[in-house]
Amino acid sequence: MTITSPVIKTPPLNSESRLESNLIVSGGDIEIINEKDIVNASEVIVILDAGSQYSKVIDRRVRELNVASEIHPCNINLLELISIKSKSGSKVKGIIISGGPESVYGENAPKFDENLFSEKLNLPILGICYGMQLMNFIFGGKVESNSQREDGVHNIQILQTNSNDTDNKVSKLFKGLNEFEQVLLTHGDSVTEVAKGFKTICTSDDGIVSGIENVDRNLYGVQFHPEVDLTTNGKKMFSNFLLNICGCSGDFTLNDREKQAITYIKSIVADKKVLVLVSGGVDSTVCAALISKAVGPNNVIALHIDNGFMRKDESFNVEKALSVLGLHLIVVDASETFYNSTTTIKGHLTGLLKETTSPEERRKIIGDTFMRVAESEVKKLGLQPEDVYLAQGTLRPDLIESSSKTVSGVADVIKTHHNDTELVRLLRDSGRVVEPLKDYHKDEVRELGKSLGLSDSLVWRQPFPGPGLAIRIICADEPYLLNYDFTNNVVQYLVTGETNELNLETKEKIDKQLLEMKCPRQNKITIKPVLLPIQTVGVQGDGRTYSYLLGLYDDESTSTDSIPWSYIFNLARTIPKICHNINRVVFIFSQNGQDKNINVSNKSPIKHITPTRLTPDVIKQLQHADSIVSEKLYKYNLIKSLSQVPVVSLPIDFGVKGNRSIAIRTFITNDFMTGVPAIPGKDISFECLNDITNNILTSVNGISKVLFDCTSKPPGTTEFL
Ligand SMILES: Nc1ncnc2c1ncn2[C@@H]1O[C@H](COP(=O)(O)OP(=O)(O)OP(=O)(O)O)[C@@H](O)[C@H]1O
Ligand SMILES: O=c1[nH]c(=O)c2[nH+]cn([C@@H]3O[C@H](COP(=O)(O)O)[C@@H](O)[C@H]3O)c2[nH]1
Ligand SMILES: NC(=O)CC[C@H](N)C(=O)O
Ligand SMILES: [Mg+2]
Repeated sequence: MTITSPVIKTPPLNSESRLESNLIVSGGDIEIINEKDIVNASEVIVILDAGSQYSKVIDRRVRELNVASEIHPCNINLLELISIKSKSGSKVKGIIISGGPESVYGENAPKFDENLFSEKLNLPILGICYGMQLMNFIFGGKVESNSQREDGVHNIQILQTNSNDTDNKVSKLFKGLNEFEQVLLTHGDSVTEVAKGFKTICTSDDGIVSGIENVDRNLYGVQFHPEVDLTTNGKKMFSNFLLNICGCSGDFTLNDREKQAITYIKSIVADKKVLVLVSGGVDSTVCAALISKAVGPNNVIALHIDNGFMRKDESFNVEKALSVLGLHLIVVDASETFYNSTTTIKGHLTGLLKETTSPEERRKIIGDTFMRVAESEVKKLGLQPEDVYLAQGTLRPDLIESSSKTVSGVADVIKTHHNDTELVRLLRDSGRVVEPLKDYHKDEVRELGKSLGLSDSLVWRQPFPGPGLAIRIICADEPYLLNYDFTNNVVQYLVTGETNELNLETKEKIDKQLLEMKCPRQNKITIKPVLLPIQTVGVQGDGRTYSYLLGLYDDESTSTDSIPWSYIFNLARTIPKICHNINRVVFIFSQNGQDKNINVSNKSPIKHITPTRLTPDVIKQLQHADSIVSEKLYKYNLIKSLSQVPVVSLPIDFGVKGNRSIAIRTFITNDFMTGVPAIPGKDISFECLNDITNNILTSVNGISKVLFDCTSKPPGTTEFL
């Protein structure tokens, strides 16, 4: 919580420029992150990876504009790289520095090559987020960790330049854009003093510098992320940078994806057998179809593992879905194996899965167990493990969020995806894992699925994570109460303007921030906050957060359509920016149904939970709630428009001993790297919401409340864990 004590971590400024900074190294290795990223094209853009969740998205955007790009570590020796490229007939036309989880003044800030900003190199550079902070810092400007974060969708205002030339009224980077543009910001550090030679080209709606340029040196920086979908005109900004600033011609074309994938599979597998892990989801079905096309169906064994955390009837539906591919499918029920499994993490044996509360530990146990079950099935077939390749439908976000070294050397682990645990990595290193979709995002895989002739109903299935309901049950033995009272008081004051517990200075600071963030307190509205004593996972400033869940409720309003949704979404955007230990905000429904006697306000503050582990009763309870939501999504025709709808079990009883609650996250996204919550009345009808809530409360035993997630990504992730 930085509301009372903003930490200014900037070291003293003792020179005009920090070109002598200890961030700079001379001659890093030419270490190629991913061989497939080496491209033969006449022009190339180099992306320096400072550990962003979105480096691979930058690469995708550049390629979509028909310009080739390569991702390299920040410390790559640039002159050597340029010389190698030029010998192969390729000219480096510009550099993009990505975002990253570190701070420019932090001990672990990634080092970069001494020539990056030198006149010797003299290339146009675009710094994104961390990249812009680095540029500003190195040229002597100030970067500070403010009390205010910006996480989520914001508006920036593009500033006019002094130029008399009507064509150059705004920065070249923003040519053809509107004065106000919607962008994604996710940062805790900010530029507080622009470096000499640079000027501000745009500011955020919170009044923070969100873009700088030094036209003479061809250096541009943006605090926001033009590469993600949530930045509406990001593509235009890239096009301005690549074509107008770097002078690229845009004549690079990608090979046909299907052909590329088949060539890749054949080159690895040759004439060996492939065991494809199929979940029935889009990715594994497309993966299985590609592998079958590449090596022939007779060489493919499809294995579906019921890990005990599937949706109701999921495994049955998978068999049906897979039958269209004409593959030999084996289905194993490994529920007991999974419940009782353990694994070793950094040399330590974990507890049994069914007794483990830590989400990361659970994820790691599950991923490793998938591999063990697969190996044992291979042996049962009388085959030698070393003669069989394992294929998985791993996508880019899985590897990025797990911080796989195949995509970045320095990204933070947001969450370990089950298909990228230690054991999976060992197998991958031994060359036995085939992942033809590892460079793609979900929307690209859907395109591929369509072109492979898969049915619409399969291509548009809602994604379901491999660890299944195991990562949708928040397990804990005790409530999480770190700094609970202070945080609860801050949110009480922030939302209602009432509390005697805070000093005047803190209150004034909150009032000021609310005004700056255009979220003035609405005194006539009866919305109240309650801090829930559990943690969920988020991604902020390219780093993992595991922080408080905040509930908002309105005990006086009983119908969904009379709830002031736009104010609630505004609060959901604003609160995590002020209270940095809250990364997710939910609305607590208060229906006329079964929960009418459970008044949230009587129970506030909530400092207890129902102790929860992955036990059969909790799994069954969630399966039931999840099946109700699935049925309603079909009924109201929302399968395509809501990208994914995690239904989550929370150990919050709201005063009824032994009860739990159910959270529903109706999430809209293309590539799952960023996204927004569905808005009631717009993206999901009030009728549907009422139907879901009433049904859960009346037919699922032991549920106190239904909660609706109002958080975008960032700061919250799609899944709660
Ligand atoms: N129950 C399962 N049995 C076998 N393999 C699985 C299972 N669950 C996941 N996998 C493997 O892990 C990969 C990643 O899972 P993920 O959920 O991301 O993809 P998917 O299930 O294929 O597609 P979707 O994202 O649409 O659910 C799958 O492609 C598949 O190879
Ligand atoms: O197969 C999977 N194994 C996993 O361990 C895993 N974790 C998250 N997901 C899915 O990834 C997408 C992005 O999720 P997050 O925003 O929560 O990170 C969403 O579609 C999530 O459902 C997983 N899929
Ligand atoms: N996304 C980013 O690059 C964030 C940069 C830095 N870690 C911050 O929080 O400000
Ligand atoms: Mg899945």
